[in-house]
Amino acid sequence: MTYRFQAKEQCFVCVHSAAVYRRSSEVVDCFKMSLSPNQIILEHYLTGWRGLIKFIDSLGKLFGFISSDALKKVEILVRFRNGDNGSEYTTVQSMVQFELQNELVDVNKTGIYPESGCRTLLRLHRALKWLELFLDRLRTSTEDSKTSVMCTEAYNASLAQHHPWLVKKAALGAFRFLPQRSEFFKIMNVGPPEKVVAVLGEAVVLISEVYRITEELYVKHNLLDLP
Ligand SMILES: CCCCCCCC/C=C\CCCCCCCC(=O)N[C@@H](COP(=O)(O)O)[C@H](O)/C=C/CCCCCCCCCCCCC
Repeated sequence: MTYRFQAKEQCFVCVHSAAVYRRSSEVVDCFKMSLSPNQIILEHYLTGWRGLIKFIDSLGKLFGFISSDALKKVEILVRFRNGDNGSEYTTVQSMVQFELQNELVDVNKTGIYPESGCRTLLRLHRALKWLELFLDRLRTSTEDSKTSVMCTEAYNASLAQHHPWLVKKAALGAFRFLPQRSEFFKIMNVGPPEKVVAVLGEAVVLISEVYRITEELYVKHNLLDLP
């Protein structure tokens, strides 16, 4: 097993035979590194998201519409970071300040900036709440708990309120095909169930902190309903 360094969005990818996958503890580390301490460093935040996307990809084609939407959003933000104003996209805080000061955000209705950084990150931010709720359910679940039920409950309590009927229908349909809890634990690739539960505990704390800081920033600038 070897570790390969990817230069663009700095990250280590674990290479095993032909398969490329990421340990979920590495994903957790990315979110940990993104906290600085009351700002969110975009580079690590986006690397964490890339890890989550790899995870969804490993669940099969049925979940492809979810991972491709998340990937599209990550790529929009990576493009900003690699663009002429890249230095303004170092943290979520600097991005918000830059885009608002330069009127680069469609605040009330979609107009000339349908893919602003603020709007794009808001979609990922909302999905982080789902992730926090889902991972917390997974952490406290028992052997016979159903991942589809945990996922549906977390979705209905968070992301669902932001999705139109058709997206909800597709998401709820896909959840029925989630692997069982034991399989899920294996895919997480961190070791025995006790270790998985520990990693999940750490993940929930970190993700809720990243969520809290972003939420406060978006509330302060009245950005929670960007179209
Ligand atoms: C510690 C490691 C364990 C990780 C295990 C979980 C890995 C999955 C992580 C995150 C997946 C969620 C990504 C969803 C992004 C959705 C963003 C969004 O809301 N997009 C909609 C709005 O965008 P705009 O149209 O306004 O541009 C878009 O309409 C949505 C399209 C696709 C459907 C999204 C369904 C979301 C379901 C969330 C649950 C994912 C379940 C994955 C299985 C574990």
